[in-house]
Amino acid sequence: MSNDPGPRPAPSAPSPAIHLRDGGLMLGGRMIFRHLTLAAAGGRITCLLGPSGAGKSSLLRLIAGLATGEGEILADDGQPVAGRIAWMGQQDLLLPWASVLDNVMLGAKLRGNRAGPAARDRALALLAHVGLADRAACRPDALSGGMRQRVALARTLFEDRPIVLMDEPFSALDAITRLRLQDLAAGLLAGRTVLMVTHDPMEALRLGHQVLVLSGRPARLSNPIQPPGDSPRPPDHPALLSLQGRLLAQLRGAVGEDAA
Ligand SMILES: Nc1ncnc2c1ncn2[C@@H]1O[C@H](COP(=O)(O)OP(=O)(O)OP(=O)(O)O)[C@@H](O)[C@H]1O
Repeated sequence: MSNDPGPRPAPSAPSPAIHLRDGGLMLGGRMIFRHLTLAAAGGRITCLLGPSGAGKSSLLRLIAGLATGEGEILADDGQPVAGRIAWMGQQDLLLPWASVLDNVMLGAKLRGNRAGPAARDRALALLAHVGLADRAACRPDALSGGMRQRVALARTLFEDRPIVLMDEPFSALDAITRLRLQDLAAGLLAGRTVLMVTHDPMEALRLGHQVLVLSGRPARLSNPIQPPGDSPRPPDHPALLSLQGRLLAQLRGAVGEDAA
């Protein structure tokens, strides 16, 4: 890791709260959810858990405008949400033939923008923040899974969007790499409105300012859990173990309900 990556990449625009009102989605002839309301606080991390198949990814895709359904997605600053969202998924989707640096700047290139010196400097600064400044010229296949996901995080931050939707971004990593990535992401995403899907209750409790569970058919959202303290919380934070027990019990009940 670089010793001095400089100041944190704060969002260049204020991060609004986002609200989904009366959300509904039908897939494969099944109503995944209907009349769903979700509020994600501005500049905060909201984590979404739930049994497999409950509709978490579909909900994220609806908010991103990648799925067609019902409902309104509103930002509390009155501006449209479209065009202000960055996406990070479980797969890093790095282009194997492009350098790490070019992968970070991919969004700009896809939009037809020339990557000038300012863009390159910004991408290099982000690579320094994720500890990969010395890998800028490498191809992705020379990197470990954790490094590749750090490049994906730098690429997400390069987009400099106030809203970041993350679909199980660290689930393919081993436990220790995942802990490190969680700490890194919480620091670098600070101030953005983040909605993160995860299967890991401890990840949700370490990172989330609020944690929601989606379950049932059609799916509903639980009342939020708001873990105490700042994100990222240490894994041995005294409150997290009892909250983890509560969440696991809630998820176990939810799996039974979904199987019913
Ligand atoms: N394009 C599609 N066409 C038909 N059905 C779909 C489609 N995409 C998802 N589904 C179904 O919708 C339901 C919700 O899927 P979704 O991937 O959103 O769940 P999830 O909670 O994210 O699950 P997981 O935790 O396993 O990723 C599942 O039953 C899935 O099979």
